[in-house]
Amino acid sequence: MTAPTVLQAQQLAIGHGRRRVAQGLDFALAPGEVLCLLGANGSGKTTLLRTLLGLLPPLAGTVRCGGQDVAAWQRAAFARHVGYVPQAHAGLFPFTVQDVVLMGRAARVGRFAAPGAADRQVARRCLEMLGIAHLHASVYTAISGGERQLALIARALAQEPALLVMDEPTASLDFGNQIRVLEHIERLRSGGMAVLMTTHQPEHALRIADRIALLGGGRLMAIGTPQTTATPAALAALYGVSEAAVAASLSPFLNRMTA
Ligand SMILES: Nc1ncnc2c1ncn2[C@@H]1O[C@H](COP(=O)(O)OP(=O)(O)OP(=O)(O)O)[C@@H](O)[C@H]1O
Repeated sequence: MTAPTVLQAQQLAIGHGRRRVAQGLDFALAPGEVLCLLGANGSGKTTLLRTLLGLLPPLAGTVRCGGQDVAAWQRAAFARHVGYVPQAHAGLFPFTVQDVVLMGRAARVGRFAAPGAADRQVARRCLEMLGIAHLHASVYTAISGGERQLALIARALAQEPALLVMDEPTASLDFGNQIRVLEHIERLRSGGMAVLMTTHQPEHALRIADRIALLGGGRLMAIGTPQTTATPAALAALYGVSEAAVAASLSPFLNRMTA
């Protein structure tokens, strides 16, 4: 019997229009697994996430989610199944933080139904989990970038998805909130949620990932356990710096892995 997969990419090519950013991407994600995607600026991490979410068409190959091609999903059903935390943006409309989080319930309550007391309770609980309940009545466009990031994570959690896709979830967070978000991802994994996240901080991947994928040179350079993929040599090649520089920056984390 093969292991169940939440998400599977096969011979996937990604890009914009006719411009290919990466190709030959093959990987799968199991329930309760955290996969961290590392890659230099412009290597295609966001393009890959958006393709996996059906927001960009694959240039070749397939993406299957819950056993079904992503393009074949009804968008409302997909939104119940998959939560997406994009990079925090400024936001255009002056919704309250609570309303932004309640939007995560929209796929569950139906297009024309108003969220009920139970939905408000879920939204409130998600705000509390992220430590921003005190911001519930604040206007989303008038809070800090880090607070917006936490609100977007709370919104995705309110969806109660099977798969959470996060684009640099700890960017713009202070040290304490970075730790809180990483701990939260670990709790979600214990609850059986699959998490696919990008990060520019390899030490975060070393801390929480079950597997790490390295995207560079238009392909997956490696995918596997942190011990086998995030080696100083591989990270040096990925980011175009010396192995000694990587070892100097990451040695406490690399030592912890081998301890
Ligand atoms: N809307 C777009 N139209 C055309 N090309 C794009 C578009 N968005 C991104 N690109 C290009 O695709 C490539 C990959 O970009 P992408 O944003 O996926 O990289 P990334 O790894 O997420 O980068 P970063 O770490 O800087 O966020 C880059 O060369 C970028 O210029």
